[in-house]
Amino acid sequence: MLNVFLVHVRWSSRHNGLKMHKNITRNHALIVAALLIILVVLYTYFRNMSTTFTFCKPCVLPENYLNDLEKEKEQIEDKKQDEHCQNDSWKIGNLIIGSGLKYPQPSTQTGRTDVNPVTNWNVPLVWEGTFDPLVIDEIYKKMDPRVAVVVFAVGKYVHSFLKAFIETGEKFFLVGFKVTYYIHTDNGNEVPKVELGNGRKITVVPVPSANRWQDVVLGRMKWATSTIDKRIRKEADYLFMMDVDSVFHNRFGAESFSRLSAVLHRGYYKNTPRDSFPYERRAKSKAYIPAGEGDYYYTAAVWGGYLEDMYKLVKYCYEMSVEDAKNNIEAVWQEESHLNRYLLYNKPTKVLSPEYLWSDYDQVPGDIKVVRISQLVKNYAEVRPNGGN
Ligand SMILES: CC(=O)N[C@H]1[C@@H](OP(=O)(O)OP(=O)(O)OC[C@H]2O[C@@H](n3ccc(=O)[nH]c3=O)[C@H](O)[C@@H]2O)O[C@H](CO)[C@H](O)[C@@H]1O
Ligand SMILES: [Mn+2]
Repeated sequence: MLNVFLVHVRWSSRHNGLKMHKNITRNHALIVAALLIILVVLYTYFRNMSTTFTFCKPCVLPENYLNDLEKEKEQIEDKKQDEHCQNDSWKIGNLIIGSGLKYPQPSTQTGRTDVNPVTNWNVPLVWEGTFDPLVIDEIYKKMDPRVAVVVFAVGKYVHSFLKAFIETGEKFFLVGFKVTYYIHTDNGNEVPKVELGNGRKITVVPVPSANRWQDVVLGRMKWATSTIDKRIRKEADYLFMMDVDSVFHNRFGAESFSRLSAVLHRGYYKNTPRDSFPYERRAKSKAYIPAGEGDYYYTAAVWGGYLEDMYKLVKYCYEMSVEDAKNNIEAVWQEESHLNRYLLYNKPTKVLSPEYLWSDYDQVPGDIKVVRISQLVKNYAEVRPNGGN
């Protein structure tokens, strides 16, 4: 290398017409070469240092040191959370559709104008006519989520409602999707044999009987929390909680999917001022909502979302009801009251119109173009262990 260097110096000196070679002794050249080698070694060493020890960044900006550390901690937490979600759950993600599907061109000018199809936090409020079933199905079937439906049929509700619920569900509920009905019952022997579509099944989960219907209704939160923990988490990506005293009449499809979807209660969706919603109004209860607050009144008879988001909410309703019990209070509409409080301060990512739960008790008004599920008329005294409505 030294020789090459000397040759180079001589060559360039000659080339420039200078007689430098006379002034450059062999010793000078040696010193220059040694210096060069030291420089190269130092350069390589420091370059390695700066890539390996990235946490040295705050040393450069000491005033941001703590902030950066906090941020780094947050990023690690976020990453953990993401990994957790990726491992456990299906997510809506990209809305991919194949080429070749024929459907009417969507319009920016026409659509439902008699109802509001969007909330004031800018998520969809779903009505018939605000989506194209063909398009929605095409998108979501590709994702192929595993859907869990948690229903309770305790006491007389097994015999009175279960068969029609499942039979009509098979005709109209997420047809073509993977669905498992987790039937929580105190009478597994009476669970009807119903012919199920491909990829659909029934899982019976035993629960104890109860003397008060209030205990069944609220108990749903406790038992559902436990079933999700024990098995549903491993078996499903998406979860619906549903009342069993109802029948499907029309398509209930993938347009209902979102991180957290809630249904407007048919009784209060149109002209009810928020202060007349049947929210829990006693400050002693965890479900308390003060006057002057509220968006909508949601039913607890149909709600759904990503498994982990639903788990959090079901567990919340359970824990809040336990807190209330400790304080000798039961929320006015049991878990529905806790659900409404949660959804006021943690807005749902989709709101479903009362098409998604109507009732045979009520006439169908003009703005409800399709009744997808309807709650049956029931003789409360007959079907409930302690009567009452
Ligand atoms: C349409 C609507 O807003 N429904 C709500 C309303 O229900 P409902 O008045 O419709 O109450 P419900 O009698 O249907 O009870 C709710 C559900 O609990 C189960 N069950 C109940 C009693 C029983 O003996 N066995 C049994 O299995 C069954 O799945 C039933 O569908 O008020 C309840 C709380 O008070 C819940 O918030 C319901 O979601
Ligand atoms: Mn009901």
